[in-house]
Amino acid sequence: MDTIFALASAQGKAGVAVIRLSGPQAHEAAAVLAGPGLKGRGMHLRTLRAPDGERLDEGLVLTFQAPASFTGEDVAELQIHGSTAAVNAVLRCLSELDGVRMAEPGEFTRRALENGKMDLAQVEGLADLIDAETEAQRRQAQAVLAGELGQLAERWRKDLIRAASLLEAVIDFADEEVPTDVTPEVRSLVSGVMADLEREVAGVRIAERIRTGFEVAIVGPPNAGKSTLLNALAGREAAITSEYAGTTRDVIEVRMDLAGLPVTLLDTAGLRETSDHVEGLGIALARQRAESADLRVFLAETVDGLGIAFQDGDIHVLPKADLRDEAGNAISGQTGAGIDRLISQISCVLTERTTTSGIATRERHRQAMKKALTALGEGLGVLESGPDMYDIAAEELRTAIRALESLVGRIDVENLLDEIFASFCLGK
Ligand SMILES: Nc1nc2c(ncn2[C@@H]2O[C@H](COP(=O)(O)OP(=O)(O)OP(=O)(O)O)[C@@H](O)[C@H]2O)c(=O)[nH]1
Ligand SMILES: [K+]
Ligand SMILES: [Mg+2]
Repeated sequence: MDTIFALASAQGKAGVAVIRLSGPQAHEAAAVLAGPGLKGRGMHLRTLRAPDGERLDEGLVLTFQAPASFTGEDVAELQIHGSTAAVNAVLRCLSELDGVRMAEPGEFTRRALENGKMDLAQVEGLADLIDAETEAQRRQAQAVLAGELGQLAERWRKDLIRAASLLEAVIDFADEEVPTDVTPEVRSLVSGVMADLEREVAGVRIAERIRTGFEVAIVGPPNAGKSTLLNALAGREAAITSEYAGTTRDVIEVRMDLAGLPVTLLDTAGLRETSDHVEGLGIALARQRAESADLRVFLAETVDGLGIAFQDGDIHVLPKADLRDEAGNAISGQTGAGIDRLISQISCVLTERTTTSGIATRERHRQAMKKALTALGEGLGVLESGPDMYDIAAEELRTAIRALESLVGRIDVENLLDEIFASFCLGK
């Protein structure tokens, strides 16, 4: 097994940079630079020197001993000054050592997975945590990283194994008198798991939104002040505004943290009948993106007649509050009137939806759970046909168990690993 190293902190100037080494020679390699006496677990303030004796930097050397480390291997971390030149000098010295090489993206985490320090879902949670920009994303990633999906899957697995073994017991005693009818217990175990799975499957869509962001489209007639509103919400001039009706044509996207939720705001073309070909294309695109968004903010006198359905949870506000006698439900991107109220309305609607999210967060999870659900449904079905069919029912349960095992990477995951680790940055 190679010993690998990489800069674990971000590139560029910083107070401190962390270079991580993992593998059988991690302590030895660190000692080449930092001097001997780094055995076991500990922290040492050392001067780091090149093999020719030249001083590279001073820093802290942390050592962890297998298996008590992030990767499960011997690990050393060099905390040095966050200087590009100092970091490069240390990396260069390490790369010249025999049996030591630069890590590939995600390779530290991959070793942690291989050494049983994390399950596959936790690896996904870690990737999500590193990408997390908002509170909702952080909380969701932490739940997965803490192993909650693995614990849930383990509970389901136990219940299904018990159900399958009840059936198998009956099969084994096929020629004898079976003391009790096992079907009530099997049915209750399987239905319990199915109810959990159905809830989790339904929650994945929202969990994915928390991961990738909710889309909120601003729609209305031309010159309602949609682009001005977008700019006010974004806090910058993201879209062109002008007194000419039909200014916006492409969909303008602005990503923002809206009260802790990741939101992509869409500014769209003003909706009206037009003979201008290009404006017409913009309007068609506006309708299409608005329909598929999670939420629409109608900035218009009325929500009718715009050619976009007003859906459950959508928000209607009146344009140009400053030009009205009665501000009421009106808003103004220009004066800022009503903006805070709009933000809290949007976040209320979206936050309410996040309560249905479960612990599973990805399409991969959804597919595995769907597969298990289908098999369990089949299993329950054939159970009704009596003991002759118990072996088929048990086989369906085993199919479901295997599908659930893939959630945490017990089986069938080799082909997934490259895909998952490709999204990792170097040094993770
Ligand atoms: N008085 C007043 N004028 C506004 C307000 N918001 C925008 N305007 C003006 O209204 C005109 C249109 O604003 P835009 O933000 O370009 O409107 P839009 O809805 O994006 O227009 P299109 O992209 O053409 O559909 C501009 O001259 C703005 O300065 C407002 O709240 N009050
Ligand atoms: K305009
Ligand atoms: Mg506009």
